[in-house]
Amino acid sequence: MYKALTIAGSDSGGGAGIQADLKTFQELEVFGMSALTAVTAQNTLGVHGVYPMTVEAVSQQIKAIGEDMGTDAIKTGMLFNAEIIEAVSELLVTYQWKNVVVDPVMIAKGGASLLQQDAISALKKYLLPRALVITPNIPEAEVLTGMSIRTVHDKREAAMRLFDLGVKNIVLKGGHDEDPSESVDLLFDGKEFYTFSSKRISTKNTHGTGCTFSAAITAWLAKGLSVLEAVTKSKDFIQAAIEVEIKIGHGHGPTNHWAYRKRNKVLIDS
Ligand SMILES: Nc1ncnc2c1ncn2[C@@H]1O[C@H](COP(=O)(O)OP(=O)(O)OP(=O)(O)O)[C@@H](O)[C@H]1O
Ligand SMILES: Cc1ncc(CO)c(N)n1
Repeated sequence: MYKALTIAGSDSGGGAGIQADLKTFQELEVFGMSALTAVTAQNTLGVHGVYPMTVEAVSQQIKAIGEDMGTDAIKTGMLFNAEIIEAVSELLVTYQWKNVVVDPVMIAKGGASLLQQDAISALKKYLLPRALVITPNIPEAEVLTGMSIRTVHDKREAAMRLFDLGVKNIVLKGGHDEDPSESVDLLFDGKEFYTFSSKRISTKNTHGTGCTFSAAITAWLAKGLSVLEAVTKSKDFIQAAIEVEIKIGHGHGPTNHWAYRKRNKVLIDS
């Protein structure tokens, strides 16, 4: 039995956040657990409200899991403020959790802020040095590195700067790239660069792509795969989830979390 914990915000619309993470864990036959950092009132059209949990509530949820069930891998998503980031970082040390995937969620697709501005430095100082993998999109990597990212050379430079902050593996996602034909993600492990390219799908239903992709990486790490293997499989998972479209809501709809399983019935067990 493999277990994974997500520490993230709730998306009432079910496409991103905790909901996307738990659905992805379930699809990959990993037992999913959660610690909520905030509740968002959200649908495919946007974020209508953000209601953060107290730092005590977040810590108590994580401790409840740490003291009883344990976990094989963890992912963090929306953390909202510096206090929560510091508490989560300390608990990662307390329980010596090593398979830590940090998705540095900052802004929802419609522009709503999911991380307070003054929490960026806490993220860099406390959480990133404890991450096995970080999965920023291009705007998030720009904020974390203070550089603008346009070219392949920029992407490599940004990944190296993030490595210097103590992150062991950087997955720089290409969803926000200008390239109309491909969506290219870059992995840097401190030595080598690996490129993961897929056909860019023309769709507006990309709500929660980042959450789903990093949750899949977390699930496969929980099952004992290497970072390279986990990222390779997760790229296929997210490609299927975007490609096999489901149409829900009037705006940016969710991805299809069961598409990969239906397509690859036998491939889930690594
Ligand atoms: N239109 C697309 N076609 C194919 N792959 C895509 C597309 N959009 C995003 N992806 C892939 O989805 C994954 C997530 O990338 P993206 O940059 O969109 O994350 P994100 O901005 O954090 O997502 P979100 O904020 O919606 O959760 C990456 O593997 C990326 O290559
Ligand atoms: C709760 C939550 N976490 C993450 C994202 C980013 O997609 C979102 N829109 N909502």
